[in-house]
Amino acid sequence: MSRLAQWCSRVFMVEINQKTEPIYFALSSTPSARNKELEALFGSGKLFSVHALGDDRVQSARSHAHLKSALTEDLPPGCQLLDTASFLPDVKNSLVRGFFLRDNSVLSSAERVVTHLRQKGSVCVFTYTRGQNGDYLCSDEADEPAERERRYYVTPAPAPLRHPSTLNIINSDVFYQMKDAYKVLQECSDVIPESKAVLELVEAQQLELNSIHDERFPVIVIEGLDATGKTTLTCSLQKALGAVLLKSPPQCLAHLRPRFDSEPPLIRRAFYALGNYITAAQIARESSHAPVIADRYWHSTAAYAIATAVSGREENLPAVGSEIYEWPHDLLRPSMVLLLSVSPEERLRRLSHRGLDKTEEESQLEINHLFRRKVDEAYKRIQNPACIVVDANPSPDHVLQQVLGLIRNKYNLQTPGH
Ligand SMILES: Nc1ncnc2c1ncn2[C@@H]1O[C@H](COP(=O)(O)OP(=O)(O)O)[C@@H](O)[C@H]1O
Ligand SMILES: Nc1ccn([C@H]2C[C@H](O)[C@@H](COP(=O)(O)OP(=O)(O)O)O2)c(=O)n1
Repeated sequence: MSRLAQWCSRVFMVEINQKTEPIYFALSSTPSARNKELEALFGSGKLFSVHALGDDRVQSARSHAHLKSALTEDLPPGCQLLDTASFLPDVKNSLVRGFFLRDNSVLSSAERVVTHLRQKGSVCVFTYTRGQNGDYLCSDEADEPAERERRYYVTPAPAPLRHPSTLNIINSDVFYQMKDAYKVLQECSDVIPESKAVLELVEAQQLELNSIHDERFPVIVIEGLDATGKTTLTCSLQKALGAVLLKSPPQCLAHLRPRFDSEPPLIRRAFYALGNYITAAQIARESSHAPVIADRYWHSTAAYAIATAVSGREENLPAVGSEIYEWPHDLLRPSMVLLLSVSPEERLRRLSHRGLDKTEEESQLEINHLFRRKVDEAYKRIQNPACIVVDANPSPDHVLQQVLGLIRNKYNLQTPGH
């Protein structure tokens, strides 16, 4: 079967604008009626779809990221790059990400870029043209000569029940047991030698964890978007409660973080997932003699990962109660998770006052209201334990008193010196 024929079983999703509904279509051997949405997608110029190919999941994820930067850099004026995904409707793990390249340039410049990519190999390119009857036809110019003659029609497809970008989250973006995240870093240890250091740290903590008894003091996690006041509050809580302050990712991974932040989601999220297991071992150790305050933990890992993976609007997130929001069964559960919530205006005011360098993701947060809404909503949907939302707009002392009230209510903890 030709490569193109294989893609005929799949549905394509293209998002022209993340705020609007995506366009869904399939490839078929029979023509279809004219369709306004498809006309809007195809326009009058030439169109190409490009997918990276890879032998395994690490290579595929990295090839996709490289393809994106190559296309973004080489794209001539008049051309437009659109994110696309092909999938089998409602079938888990069937999503393949790629791009559409719309060429409305006078010189058909995208063709040169695409030809160059084809020559380099490791990409799958299809060409879309307008037929005489106004149909859109798809062909694979790199296929066997006999197959090259074969054309498929582009036909509209219905929207699936589950948004396609939720299909691959489990074990690609969010990991529900340590061994799954561990395996990802094992698989990339040849291309990212730093992975070995992470795996060794996890191993060392796990060995130690076996000799630690059940926790006795409360473990309180403080969550929230950047600049919601986590650092300020966790330091105050540490003093007020005589607590031990921990972070996820833990300090021992801080020097490796920039390396993994530059990798595609599969690898980056596996790194953060493992960071939580190292922090968990530290929590288990410290909570035997004092209350523990943790600045970020699994809620952050899952909420950012889900919000990045799910494209478009908040409505595309997996529904409340989905297995995606479940806590990993092998990760130490905190006693309480508090989510600091501030208005978008107050958060921006704090960010601008701080004037520090922001991570790329945080800069994106600033301009990407949609993304921030998704992170916030994903935080709130995570279960067992769910988070308690705290209004963090008031002054630092007011927020501290509010949180101390919540903690004391539950645990009857004394403030040192009281
Ligand atoms: N309750 C608050 N009211 C006003 N400003 C605050 C408050 N809490 C923190 N800030 C200020 O906002 C900025 C971000 O706070 P920070 O604690 O570093 O947030 P995070 O750790 O969540 O990124 C800092 O400049 C801090 O001084
Ligand atoms: N436990 C954690 C902590 C952070 N992350 C990820 C989620 C986001 O991509 C970034 C946010 O971290 P960032 O450095 O911006 O946060 P702080 O400013 O340190 O509060 O890290 C995670 O996945 N798991």
